Amino acid sequence: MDIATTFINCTTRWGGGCHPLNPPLSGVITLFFKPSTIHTRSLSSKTLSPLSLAVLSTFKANRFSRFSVSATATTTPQSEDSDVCTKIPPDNRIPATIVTGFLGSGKTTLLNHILTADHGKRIAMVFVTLVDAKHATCHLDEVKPKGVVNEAVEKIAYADHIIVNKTDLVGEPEITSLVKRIRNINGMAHLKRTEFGKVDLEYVLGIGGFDLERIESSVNEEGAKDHDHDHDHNHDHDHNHDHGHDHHHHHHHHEHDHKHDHDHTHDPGVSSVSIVCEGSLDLEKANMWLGTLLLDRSEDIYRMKGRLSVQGMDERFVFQGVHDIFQGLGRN
Ligand SMILES: Nc1nc2c(ncn2[C@@H]2O[C@H](COP(=O)(O)OP(=O)(O)OP(=O)(O)O)[C@@H](O)[C@H]2O)c(=O)[nH]1
Repeated sequence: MDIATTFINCTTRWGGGCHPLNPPLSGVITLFFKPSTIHTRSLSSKTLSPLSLAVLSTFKANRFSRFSVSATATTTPQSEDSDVCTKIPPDNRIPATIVTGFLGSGKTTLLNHILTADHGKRIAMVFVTLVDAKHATCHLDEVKPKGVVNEAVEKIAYADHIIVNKTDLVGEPEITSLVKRIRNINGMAHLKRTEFGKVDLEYVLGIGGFDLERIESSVNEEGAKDHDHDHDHNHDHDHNHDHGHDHHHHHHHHEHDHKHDHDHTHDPGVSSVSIVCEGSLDLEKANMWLGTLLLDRSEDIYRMKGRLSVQGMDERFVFQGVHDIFQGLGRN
């Protein structure tokens, strides 16, 4: 089907109504793309990591910000007659699971599954790494400049639990090859394949900690394979690694018994553009522009989300996409 036609006519609903688009805005589009390949009228743009979507995606931030938090504080029960000396202090630690993943890999879909499933748990913070079975390989293949980390590789390397999602969109040979690739980066993580994030909840909730040394060496090995880039290792210093991009949610600071420094920069080839216009759009022109953009450049567009006011339409048109996969609908 012609994308230019599907743009306005598409009636697909977001899965489970999971994309609350409020507060109402009109004519807002956010794209994450390789800036060198798209020439567009951008009212504001800044360089971001492809994992930083939540910063700009105000559309869903109200309900599913990048880190969804609630608590399952576990308090150890104590008998009434326990002696003071034998009392075990209450364990007030809050179990936390972290869900990460590339743009559009299915984090929200997974969270929806967790939040709507009947598991009897009071959900804690939810976090795990999702891999988009259809698009991950091209992101893993991207060769970065020296010293620039490949975000997709890094996310896989850091994961304890990996969910290869969207397996419905590719064949078994592609999945097998992707899993092999993932295993080369991180042979220790648990791995499951899913469609629409439908994974056993025990798999994503209540997971233990991770092994930072393993992660660091996987990231470094994968980077060295591609373009012989080194990180300086100095095992007598604090381990700080600073990520050279200008937003706050992807920052690590770790300290260990033995420590090392390294600085690396996230991919400057990935940027975001927000287009905000007042008034209503001409349907035909909007169709043509977005349709042509997707036909020509979908490979470079990691993620797009938008809300449009179209002349003659009472409803607002909201849409989102991952590369060439595009969904939209009219909303009051
Ligand atoms: N075919 C298919 N589509 C999926 C699957 N999982 C998620 N999707 C779709 O992929 C799109 C992106 O899913 P989200 O859950 O919003 O992804 P996300 O990782 O939260 O995206 P960001 O907003 O970029 O962080 C949506 O249109 C989902 O319906 C899947 O297993 N198969």
